[in-house]
Amino acid sequence: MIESPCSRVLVVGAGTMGEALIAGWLRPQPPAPALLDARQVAAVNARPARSDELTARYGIACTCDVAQAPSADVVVLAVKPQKMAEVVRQANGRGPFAPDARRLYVSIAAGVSTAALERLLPEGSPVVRAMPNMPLRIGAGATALCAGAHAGEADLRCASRLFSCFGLVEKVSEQLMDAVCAVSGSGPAYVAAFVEALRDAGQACGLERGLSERLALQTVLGTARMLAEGNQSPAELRRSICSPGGTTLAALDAMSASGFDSVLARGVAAACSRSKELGAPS
Ligand SMILES: NC(=O)C1=CN([C@@H]2O[C@H](COP(=O)(O)OP(=O)(O)OC[C@H]3O[C@@H](n4cnc5c(N)ncnc54)[C@H](OP(=O)(O)O)[C@@H]3O)[C@@H](O)[C@H]2O)C=CC1
Ligand SMILES: O=C(O)[C@@H]1CCC=N1
Repeated sequence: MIESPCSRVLVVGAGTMGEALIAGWLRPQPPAPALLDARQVAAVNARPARSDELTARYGIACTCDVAQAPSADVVVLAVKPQKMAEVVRQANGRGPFAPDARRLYVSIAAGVSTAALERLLPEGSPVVRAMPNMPLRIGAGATALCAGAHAGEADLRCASRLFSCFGLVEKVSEQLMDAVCAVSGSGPAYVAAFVEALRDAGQACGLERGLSERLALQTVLGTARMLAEGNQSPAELRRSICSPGGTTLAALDAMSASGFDSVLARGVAAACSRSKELGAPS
């Protein structure tokens, strides 16, 4: 079990990501036990039906009334960025937002800065901003963390423990968080879109759709594993596949002429700008 002071965690907004976090903390990780047990985790949601669903699935306490939420040492803010201010203001200084105790606030919301959160939360609250990604659902996530003005090393360590069970954790300076969001936060969707496009391109060349998707998916999986587990850089691996005058060079030349790299760069830049917009004061 996680050591004090990260012993009771409340997730405010247990949607797709909030639930993925809860499921991961409660899942035993052989040979290690689960990080937390069900008595140490609670959630606040908007809809009673969602709260009932989470209680039935994980045995955790759930409520739609933030003032009734069990007390917690760590409050994970997992609502949409556009909802963050409204949710905290509506609580009106009650429950996890009462100025009666020191709590660590960990926000996973895209764009919302630690300074903006500090203005919403009880004065002097320690805040850690995190940007995880969807593959944390299978323990293959990537999370970046940065600390707010009142968060110390122990707070960062606590947040780091909460995300380490899901894969890679990197500490970065806050000015990089929008770029992190654009690369690894949104990145799983780009990779899924790449698999779809490779499948469709294979189909256009005559492959049956299901076969094309299986081949495309295994190609992404195998390549990612080789890069992660081996000692070749992406450029070295790419060069090792390109026979002079062969098929791969023909493909990469055609892709480059069509702006493959710049298309990706424009997409990542758009995500980075959107993250900054989401964090802009409303
Ligand atoms: N999806 C992703 O891959 C990633 C998302 N993020 C960030 O995670 C956050 C959540 O995203 P995601 O899980 O996809 O979104 P979801 O819409 O799935 O989850 C948002 C949750 O907020 C809850 N909520 C809404 N209003 C309130 C309220 N007043 N009080 C309490 N809870 C409320 C909703 O409850 P109900 O279900 O009852 O309506 C819902 O469960 C966002 O800030 C996003 O930027 C970060 C990294 C990756
Ligand atoms: O699309 C979004 O805004 C969120 C943040 C990163 C992934 N999903």
